[in-house]
Amino acid sequence: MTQDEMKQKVAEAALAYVKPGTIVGVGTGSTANMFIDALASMKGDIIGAVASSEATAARLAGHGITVLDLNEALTQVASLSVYIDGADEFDAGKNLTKGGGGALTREKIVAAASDAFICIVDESKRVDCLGAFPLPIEVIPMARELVAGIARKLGGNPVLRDGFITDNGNLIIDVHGLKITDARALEDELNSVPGVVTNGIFSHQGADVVLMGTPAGVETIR
Ligand SMILES: O=C(CO)[C@H](O)[C@H](O)COP(=O)(O)O
Repeated sequence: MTQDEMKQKVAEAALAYVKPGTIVGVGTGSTANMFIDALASMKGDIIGAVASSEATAARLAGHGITVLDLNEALTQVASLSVYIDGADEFDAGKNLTKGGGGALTREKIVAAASDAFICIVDESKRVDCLGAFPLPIEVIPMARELVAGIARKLGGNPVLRDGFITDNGNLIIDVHGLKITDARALEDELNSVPGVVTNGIFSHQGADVVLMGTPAGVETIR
């Protein structure tokens, strides 16, 4: 089975977590895109969806799925029922690294507004230790060199994502070479630096369930 076929299987399996009559949070990336395409079959059953990026909003709208702004949604419901998104890596504690697509800040906000985070990945995303995938940090442009210097002190090699501007108008620094042994501590440490909007460690907003695609089928990790 190809990687795309495994992604397709988990995207379809995630539909089981979509409750009729609710608002669904939707992530960003190739696996999330497959979920959006599958969600189109349920568009009449849900109130609508909150998107974690402009690209996701456009894809949802393209299928005729109602797209709600998060603030608008939270005037209708106390929380979103579920957030469904991919990840760049996940570990045994269901901590994630995300942001390969640069949408980490909105992804973290929508995840925080949701009752449960269902993470949809193929088996290549499972790691013993987070950090092999460069860790994205969204930074306000003025703080670029400050944050890069701190990333170096932490043992990483910061690389500015060339020509990339986030949906929030900020920069992404990808930090290579980190060995993330304490995801929660590093998430907090990086987020305490002035000018950091957020970093791609999702420990506070880790997954509740990981649906992992394997050649043998979809494995549910709780
Ligand atoms: O965090 C993300 C985007 O910001 C994605 O979830 C992550 O990059 C995984 O993407 P894909 O499903 O294409 O492998």
